[in-house]
This record gives sequence, structure tokens and C-alpha cells, in this order.
Amino acid sequence: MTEPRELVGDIVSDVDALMLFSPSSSYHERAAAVDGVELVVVAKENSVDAEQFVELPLEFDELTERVRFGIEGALDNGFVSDGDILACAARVFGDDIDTVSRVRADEDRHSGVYDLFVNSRADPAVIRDVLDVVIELGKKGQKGKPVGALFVVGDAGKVMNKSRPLSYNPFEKSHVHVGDPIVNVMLKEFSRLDGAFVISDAGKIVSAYRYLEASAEGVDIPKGLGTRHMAAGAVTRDTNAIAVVLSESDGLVRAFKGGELVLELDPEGF
Ligand SMILES: Nc1ncnc2c1ncn2[C@@H]1O[C@H](COP(=O)(O)OP(=O)(O)OP(=O)(O)O)[C@@H](O)[C@H]1O
Ligand SMILES: [Mn+2]
Repeated sequence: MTEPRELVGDIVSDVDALMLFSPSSSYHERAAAVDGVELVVVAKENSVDAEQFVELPLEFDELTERVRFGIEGALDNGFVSDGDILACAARVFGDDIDTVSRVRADEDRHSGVYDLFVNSRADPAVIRDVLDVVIELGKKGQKGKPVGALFVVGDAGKVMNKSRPLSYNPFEKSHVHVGDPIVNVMLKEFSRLDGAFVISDAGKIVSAYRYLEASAEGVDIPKGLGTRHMAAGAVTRDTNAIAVVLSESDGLVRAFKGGELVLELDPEGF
């Protein structure tokens, strides 16, 4: 006779670390009493006062995305090491932890998503706000039709020097910021037109309609993506900006940093 507990117990046997995704404080307290494993909390806020904490900039509905972000954060902070076996406990269906995955921390599969948020010039909240607008735009499109968009975020002075206007800049004399609901409506409206949006480190909309002229030399993006994605890759190699792109043709949201694709997500999953 095997009990269920013995069978599923394999998932957590001999793990090096326990990663808790948004635990309640009572759950965290019980976990803190477990011997012989590192404990890492991954959540939007460190409401449980965990010693080893990775901040989630957005909720990542997909468990795989959430876990990947948490593991990269734990690796980058030195909480876990390459090759460690992790038990990742998360909320998926209910209000407390109900799901456990056994995952190996693998430097080779490092996508760069954590680094995108934490080590970019732009404020992480600005990057999250841009992702939010782009995801919403991807979900709804522009009047029901799929639409593409390109946002270049951070290092705006240099980005402006490496680009030129395609038309008058509707944000010329305004001091508006991404994340403001009215501004988000404007951004969606202007996304019908060509070119890129340029956003400062602090989230100010510097310009719309910019044609990016950064050199694509040495930029290696996946085959099949067109000039919008190439320009996004190129500008992030030439400057310290990151770029967030919504593809009109496949509907996916992608982020680029340092000339490379670091994040790919389907807006429908959010
Ligand atoms: N250098 C650039 N700077 C700013 N915007 C650009 C640049 N190159 C292309 N774009 C924008 O990208 C749009 C789509 O171009 P294209 O179809 O080649 O890109 P893509 O990567 O295939 O994107 P999508 O997946 O949305 O079709 C253009 O209409 C233009 O608005
Ligand atoms: Mn295209």
C-alpha cells in the first residue's frame, strides 16, 4: 500500500531550497521552521518579512513564467546556486499555496526576465506600467483589430539622438507619464501610427512617432521577426534602453535588452 503522501513526497525530497510564491504569513511561519533548506519568498511585497526575498513586478498568471522569474531572481541574488534542486510552492487555484513544482535552477535557461526589471535604467514600476499598456493593447487591439506597437524605455536622451521624427510629436510640450489611465488611452490611440514611443527612466512620455536609426549590425533576433523587432533589438544594443514590442502579426509581446530578446509572452494569458 502506498499512501498519496509518499508518492507526491518525492517532489520535495532532498531539495536544496524551498521557494514560496506569495505565501500567507502562517504558511511562511511554518516553512521557516523547516530544517536543512534555504527559504526564498517570491511575492509582490515582502509582507512576511522574509530574509531572502525576490520582488515580483507583476503577477505572471502563468505559473511557469512566475517560477522562471523567481528562480532567476534567486540566482541573481545568490539565494540559490546553479544546479540546485528547488521545490516551488505557489497559489494557482485558491487563496493559499496549493501547488508544488520540482525545478532545477539552471543558468543555461536564464531568459533575462529578472534582469530586465531589476538592472534596467528605467524604474521597474515604469517597465511594469509599459508592459501593462502593451498587454492590454494586445488583448483588445485597436477597435477590435490587431495592432502593433514599439515602446523604448529609459536612456531617452540617447534614444532621441539615435532616432528622428516621422511626424509632429503630440507629447512635445506635455508632462505626462505612462501608468496614468488617460495617458494610456492616448498611447493606445497613437499606436495606430508608425514609429516608436520614447519613454524616460521615470516614465515621462518623451515622444511618439520616432523612427529608430540605431544600427542593426551584430543584432541577433529570432528569424521571422520583421523590422519593428529588429529596430527594437538594435536600439537596446546601442543605448541603455529596453524595448517592449507588440507584434501586429502574431499578437505576442516581446522585450529586448542589450540587443537580445529577453521576454516573450502572450497577452491572452494575462
Ligand atoms: N526603425 C524603425 N523605427 C520605428 N518603427 C519602425 C521601424 N521599423 C519599422 N517600424 C514600425 O514597424 C511597423 C511594422 O513593420 P514590420 O512589419 O516590418 O515589423 P515586424 O517586426 O514584422 O512587426 P509586426 O510583427 O508587428 O508585423 C512599421 O509599420 C513601423 O511602424
Ligand atoms: Mn510584420
